[in-house]
Amino acid sequence: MLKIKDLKKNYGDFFLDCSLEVNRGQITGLIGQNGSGKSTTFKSILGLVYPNGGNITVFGKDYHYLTTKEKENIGVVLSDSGFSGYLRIKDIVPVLDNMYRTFDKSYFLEQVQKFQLPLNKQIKDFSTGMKAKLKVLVAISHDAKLLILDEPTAGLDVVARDELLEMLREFMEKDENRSILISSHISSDLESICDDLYMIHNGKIVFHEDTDVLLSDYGLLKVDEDQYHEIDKQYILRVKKEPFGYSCLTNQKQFYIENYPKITIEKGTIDEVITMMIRGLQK
Ligand SMILES: Nc1ncnc2c1ncn2[C@@H]1O[C@H](COP(=O)(O)OP(=O)(O)OP(=O)(O)O)[C@@H](O)[C@H]1O
Repeated sequence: MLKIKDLKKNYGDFFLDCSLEVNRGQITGLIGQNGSGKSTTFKSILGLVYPNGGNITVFGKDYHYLTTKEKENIGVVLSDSGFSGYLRIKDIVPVLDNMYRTFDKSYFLEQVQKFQLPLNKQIKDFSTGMKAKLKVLVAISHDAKLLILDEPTAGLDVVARDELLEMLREFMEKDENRSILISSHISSDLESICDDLYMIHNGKIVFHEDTDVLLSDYGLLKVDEDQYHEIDKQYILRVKKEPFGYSCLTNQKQFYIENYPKITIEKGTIDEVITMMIRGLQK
């Protein structure tokens, strides 16, 4: 569906070097802190940023060679884009109708009603949540095959985030060939909907794993000095010094549960795993 190979982009002392793939029928998440390179990656996919190197294919082609019809198959939410604040939803309906041959006006209006978005209010007077919902609604209302969503949940409260993620789940359920690339710095958002997760840090992909594997096989060993020296370290990915001894990240939790029953092994949240991948030392 989408393949990024060795994408390079330099901005002063920032160097992006990113490879990732989004497979058909899957939701892929890109997690990264502010300034890690998420938006630069998304804009490069859409031809809005000119890369210094690498290769990006969408539906098997370079974005610039996609036909208008193929481009209509992509639904986009970018953090710094949106409709003019002076427009109202009732003004943008005919625009969308003209822009996309596949625009599903009745679905769009149904969802507008469901999310209680005002038809007659200028978008500049919408709350952050209302603006975010509208952006996602536009992206999912023209039968896109691929959604590219840069931080669609930014600035939303928990309820609004859940509603938005529910919209995406429904979008995926309707057609098994659809895919989504979604970024966030809130890992719990992505954990609940993504099939696989990439972590970007300082422009580099530092981690990629299936969400199921991450949740089932990764763990944090909490060991004292003696236990640390005793354990087999072949499945330890990262180590961090702690007041009690060491935290050790493993991707083979079961191995340590079976062989070292006395050691405390915590499941580890995705945030903890990511923090260890970034800040922990390689053993
Ligand atoms: N047009 C630009 N000119 C110069 N530097 C840029 C430009 N766009 C991005 N950068 C720099 O590239 C780096 C990555 O920015 P990017 O917007 O891709 O990060 P991000 O992960 O999307 O962050 P955020 O979550 O804050 O939006 C930052 O250091 C940023 O200052």
